Amino acid sequence: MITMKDFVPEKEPILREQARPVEFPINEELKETAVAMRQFLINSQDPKMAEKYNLRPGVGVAAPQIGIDQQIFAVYLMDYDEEGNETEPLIDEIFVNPKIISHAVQKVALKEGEGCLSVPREVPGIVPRPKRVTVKYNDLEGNEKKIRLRDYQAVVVQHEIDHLKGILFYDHIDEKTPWEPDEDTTLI
Ligand SMILES: O=CN(O)C[C@@H](CC1CCCC1)C(=O)N1NCCC[C@H]1C(=O)Nc1ccccn1
Ligand code: NI
Repeated sequence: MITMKDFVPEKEPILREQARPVEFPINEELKETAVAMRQFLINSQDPKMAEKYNLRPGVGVAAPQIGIDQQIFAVYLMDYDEEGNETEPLIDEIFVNPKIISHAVQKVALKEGEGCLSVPREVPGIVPRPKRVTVKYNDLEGNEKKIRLRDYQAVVVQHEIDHLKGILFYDHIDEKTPWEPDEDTTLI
């Protein structure tokens, strides 16, 4: 099972490299790793499992974060009802060779900024990202998929796609005005 020790240190070169395209048919080992990445997210969002295995809760994980230079990431994002109970997954997907094929000019940014399981510290500032994206990718079986996302879901997937391009969230923070949104950015 994947735990925090499997995450490479922030300064590890792989986190700053372009990940390699996944070849199909995917080899069994990489497929198993992808499934384990999704399971890590599920475990990390389960208070008992997170406590037991000292997991930082995460909604996404990209292969380079665990030292694998392949274009693959998992997102597991649940929806919750007013009592805070999980209802259904908003995104429960393993993205292979993802590509943003179109995006809005308008931007959004999480008003509290972003974090990263590969960055064991707070980095203050907002991370402006296109408000809507259309992403083309393959699923683990090799099927071509296309998904349109907006707002928080778009932020999560863009954060993960950045990892495949060696980009970390704080690369997007304007250190002179870290909390100042531009006129085309809405805080969410
Ligand atoms: O590349 C992937 N990562 O680095 C894991 C990141 C991905 C998100 C950061 C901003 C957009 C995507 C992650 O999930 N986090 N960042 C660090 C600590 C918090 C945690 C988080 O936001 N957790 C969460 C949120 C809602 C519900 C449950 N858990
Ligand atoms: Ni991250």
